[in-house]
Amino acid sequence: MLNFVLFGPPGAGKGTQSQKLIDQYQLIHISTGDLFRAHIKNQSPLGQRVSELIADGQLVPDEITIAMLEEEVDKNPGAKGFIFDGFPRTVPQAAALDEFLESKGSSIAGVIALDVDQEELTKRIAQRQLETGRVDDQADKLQKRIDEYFSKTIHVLPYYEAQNKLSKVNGIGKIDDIFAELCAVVDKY
Ligand SMILES: Nc1ncnc2c1ncn2[C@@H]1O[C@H](COP(=O)(O)OP(=O)(O)O)[C@@H](O)[C@H]1O
Repeated sequence: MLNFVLFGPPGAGKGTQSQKLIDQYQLIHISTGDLFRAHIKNQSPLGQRVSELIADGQLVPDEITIAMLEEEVDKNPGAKGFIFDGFPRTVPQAAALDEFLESKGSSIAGVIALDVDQEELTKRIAQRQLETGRVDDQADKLQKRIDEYFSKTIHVLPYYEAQNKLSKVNGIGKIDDIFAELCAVVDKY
């Protein structure tokens, strides 16, 4: 399996680029944010447990997130590989993912971090809030998500850097130009 993590702060463009990558490389896209939103929409027991946390801009506890992610991977036994988007967001999640993939004789091939500065992120998310009305895109909730990113998620980068798996790509510019840069990284594997 060829597995990649697409990494970046809220609004970095992970969803947009994941979609293009799975079309190009026939990989399965797993976005923990999308999975949580589907659970909330369907009012599943998991959705009911996490909806307040998510609306408030906080991270969902690792235990819940990891179990959901593993279940999703197991639903795709014949997959050529996965693009993980929005996961791992903490170092324990990254360690759990390594262990889980190893138990399947697989691993993370590479981690691509989309680099976007805070000013641009805030602008993009304000626009997205207008278009989708996502409650966690409202200014105060967004600030909490950005704080969660810089207090917890950012530490995932040195975790993968130590494994020599990290590549950084500039996430500002035309969508297709960013995509071309991502492909150049993926093609090395
Ligand atoms: N790996 C994760 N660990 C904990 N919480 C998560 C994770 N992935 C998603 N969430 C929850 O879902 C919310 C939305 O996720 P996502 O759509 O990926 O956001 P973003 O647009 O900020 O990248 C997060 O703010 C968080 O509450």
